[in-house]
Amino acid sequence: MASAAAAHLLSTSAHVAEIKGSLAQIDLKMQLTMYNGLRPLNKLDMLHTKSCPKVFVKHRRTNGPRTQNSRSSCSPKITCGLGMKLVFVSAEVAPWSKTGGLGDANGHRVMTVSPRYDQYRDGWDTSVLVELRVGDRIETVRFFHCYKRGVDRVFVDHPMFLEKVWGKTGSKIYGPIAGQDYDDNQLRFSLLCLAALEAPRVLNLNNNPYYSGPYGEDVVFIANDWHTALLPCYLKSMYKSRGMYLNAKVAFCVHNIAYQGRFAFSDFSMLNLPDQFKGSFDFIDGYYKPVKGRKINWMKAGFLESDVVVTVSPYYAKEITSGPAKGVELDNILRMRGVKGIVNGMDVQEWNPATDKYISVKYDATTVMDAKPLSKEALQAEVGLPVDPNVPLIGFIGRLEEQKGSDILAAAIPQFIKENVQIVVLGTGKKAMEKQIEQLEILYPDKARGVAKFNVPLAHMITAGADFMLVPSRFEPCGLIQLHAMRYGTVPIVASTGGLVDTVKEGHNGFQMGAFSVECDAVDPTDVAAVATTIKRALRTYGTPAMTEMIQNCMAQDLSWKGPSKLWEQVLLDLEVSGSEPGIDGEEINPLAKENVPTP
Ligand SMILES: Nc1ncnc2c1ncn2[C@@H]1O[C@H](COP(=O)(O)OP(=O)(O)O[C@H]2O[C@H](CO)[C@@H](O)[C@H](O)[C@H]2O)[C@@H](O)[C@H]1O
Ligand SMILES: OC[C@H]1O[C@H](O[C@H]2[C@H](O)[C@@H](O)[C@@H](O[C@H]3[C@H](O)[C@@H](O)[C@@H](O)O[C@@H]3CO)O[C@@H]2CO)[C@H](O)[C@@H](O)[C@@H]1O
Repeated sequence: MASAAAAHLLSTSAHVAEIKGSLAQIDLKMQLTMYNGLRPLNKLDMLHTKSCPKVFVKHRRTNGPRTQNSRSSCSPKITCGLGMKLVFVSAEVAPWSKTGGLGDANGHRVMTVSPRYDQYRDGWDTSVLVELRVGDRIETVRFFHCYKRGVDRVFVDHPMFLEKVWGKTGSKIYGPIAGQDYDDNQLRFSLLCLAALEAPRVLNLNNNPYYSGPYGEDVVFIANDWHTALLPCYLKSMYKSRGMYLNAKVAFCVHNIAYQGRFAFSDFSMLNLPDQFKGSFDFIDGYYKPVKGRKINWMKAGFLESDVVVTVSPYYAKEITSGPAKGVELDNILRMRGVKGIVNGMDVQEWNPATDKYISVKYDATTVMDAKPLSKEALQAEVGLPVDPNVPLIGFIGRLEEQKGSDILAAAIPQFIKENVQIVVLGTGKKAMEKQIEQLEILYPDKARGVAKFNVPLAHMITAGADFMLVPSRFEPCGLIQLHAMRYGTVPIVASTGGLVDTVKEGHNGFQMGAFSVECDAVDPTDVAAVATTIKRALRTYGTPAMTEMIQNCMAQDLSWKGPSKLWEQVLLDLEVSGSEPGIDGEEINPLAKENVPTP
């Protein structure tokens, strides 16, 4: 996330692991000093006042290979001017893929910064601590790090992240339950932004033989969603105003305009920003949560204070500038500001039918027609449906919120379930919607299953075993489900919105159902009918040459980050941060990028 070629927002739960040795050093003596974990102080640091971050390092008792810094201090160091220095900041970051695409393919130096929600097995303690003023308190964060697939992954350690989430990244990042936020989310994400601004300056990362030392100040930050909207503000108010980061720029990437970070206007004072920023946050809101009327709107400030705004598909860019309904009342700001749409790539390593560890029959485009029925049987057996490879099977995977239209699907099922068809629904989210999908088995024992769990192996089995993947979203900024499905030769049936329009072409690689109402309080009967009729239309192609051709068309596409990362590269180069150069297309700038560098 970077999503976004970008620090793409997803759960990091796959990386949750047991406590590692790095925590054992907690009682060691703290010293306000510089050693190989940090570069020497320069004049600009002296400009730091007490409101600026303080940086220090915890020394260790042993000289063993406890940190990547200590290990890499003897490796060859060639500081390389090629490419840009990119820092993706987000509340969530998927395993490697998003920045991986940009970093691996184009030879830029790439870091992601995200919270440390669990004791990640592969995240090593850098021993670098920074003191940051958050609200009216001084908080100390500690940086953890690992280097994977050519990307420096930095994790910000603080109790506001770890002690709240404890690895439950599928459900507890933003609040104790879906739909309920933590009271201190503004402080949590303020802390993330402040820490992210320090990371390129203070972390001496030497895992890549082509780059050494801190990233420095000539960087481009890619801020993702409302959680990172304070970053461009702090960059200006705390750094540029003191002669630091003078060349640095910020690209703001919106993954979902439905979540904007709207809070009481009086909360502006806890953000520690000068009054001149108030106008950028000022927002009149008819909605009552948390209070009706004048509010601060983090995303609005992110749009206004960044150097460029990007979103995750061209069609979504059009939608969110079209009017208040799809632009969720920020359409006017975006029209004024401009927004570029670049469709997301997908993680083609994690989602590869030829190597997928969660499916027993591996396949590719040449073997899909033989493998599909076997994968379907395995899926049917797994969820307890009658095992019959000749029954067309429809899958659904997604968060159970109005956005994803699982309620529209539930209403449509009676209208098509009498066909020769089975359906498997996987998702977590709102409790009422979880109950709704769990009812499916009772209502249609031989036809439908609903699994209300966050279950990665089952997500892979559905993607491989289903014939069709249904994506009935009211809105969908990009959508990954349909990309994953197509890579597995599973034909998508999608609502005509956002990235689903850009990536699924009717009759070629899927089926379009038309645009649905974005009114989330009700299920529109027209949309229900569209789901049922399009599913029946899709079922009629099952087993025909037209279907075989669609499967082949799906699998023939390059859905990786390769194409999108070139588009991202151009947007970021246009910011003209000094020293930025294009990467070398097609060349392996970083040979280590292919393999994960083992942690010591
Ligand atoms: N119960 C479950 N068990 C296991 N895995 C599950 C799961 N529920 C979901 N997943 C997985 O989570 C991912 C969700 O992808 P989406 O495109 O639906 O993203 P989401 O809407 O959450 O994010 C937002 O950001 C992304 C990235 O920019 C945009 O594509 C999207 O439109 C926007 O709404 C998929 O990899 C899926 O397999
Ligand atoms: O990957 C899914 C989405 O994850 C993020 O959205 C989260 C959002 O940023 C949080 O603020 C929170 O949203 C809650 C909202 O604040 C609250 O008022 C209420 O409406 O419930 C919302 C849902 O709980 O959680 C969201 C995740 O569920 C990310 O910002 C999006 O881009 C992703 O689409």
